[in-house]
Amino acid sequence: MITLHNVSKRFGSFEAIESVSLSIKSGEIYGIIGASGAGKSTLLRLMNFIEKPDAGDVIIGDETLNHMRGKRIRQVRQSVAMIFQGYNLVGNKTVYDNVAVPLELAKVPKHDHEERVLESLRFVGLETLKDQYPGQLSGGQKQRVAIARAIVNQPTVLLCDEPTSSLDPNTTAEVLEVLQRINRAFGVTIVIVSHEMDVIKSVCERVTVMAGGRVYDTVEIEPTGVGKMEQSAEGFVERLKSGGEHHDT
Ligand SMILES: Nc1ncnc2c1ncn2[C@@H]1O[C@H](COP(=O)(O)OP(=O)(O)OP(=O)(O)O)[C@@H](O)[C@H]1O
Repeated sequence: MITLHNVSKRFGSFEAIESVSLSIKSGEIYGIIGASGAGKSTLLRLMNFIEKPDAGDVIIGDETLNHMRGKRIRQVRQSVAMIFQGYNLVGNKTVYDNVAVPLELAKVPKHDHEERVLESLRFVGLETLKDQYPGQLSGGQKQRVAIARAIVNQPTVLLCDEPTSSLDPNTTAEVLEVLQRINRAFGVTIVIVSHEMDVIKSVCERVTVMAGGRVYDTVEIEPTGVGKMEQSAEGFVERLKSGGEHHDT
């Protein structure tokens, strides 16, 4: 579904991503963890071409993004939605209008907007808040609006950059539960970047550990389920180093 092949990315003379290769299967929930500055967000932004690689290939489905031009890149990027730690909602638009933004950008006919926006809001359990403004919502509600906006154009991939890092444990579980339902209901491939191992372990089937712009390892894990989140990233990485986790090579 998403393949990175020897991808590198520099910012000036600093090599943020060094020859990274990984392959994410269609329909899986995939985690990327690592310390601050390890290159996790850059890696995610390479997956929808917000950042362009200096070397290597980014392949979505069977199409190599860096061989595509203009309109086709925009089409493929529409199938890859993204949510962020800071939600990125438009403060002076209502919940409804925020969710409608991708439909406007994709030039979906106006008469289809209402049904699709309300369907997305219903899916995240926020239909009744459609006329509120972001400033009136809790953090968890804001992230669920961002998720509704991300799925309104029926993406095949959802990239999540620290989606729960600003949230308390209960709200974190709510947001992860919504992501898991999206994955199960629509088969959307989900990639979650987080520095919180308990978040990754609760829903992800495979996890790549990043360190210093490189892949340290990729391991298969048995998701513990939302609500049973207690393990620290440090403990996980230590066990990995001592050979205590099942490796997927
Ligand atoms: N646009 C940019 N210009 C210059 N340096 C950048 C840019 N984006 C990222 N970097 C640098 O690349 C490195 C990796 O950044 P990235 O945000 O991908 O790390 P991260 O693992 O997501 O860390 P964090 O969890 O702190 O966000 C960092 O050293 C960062 O300062």
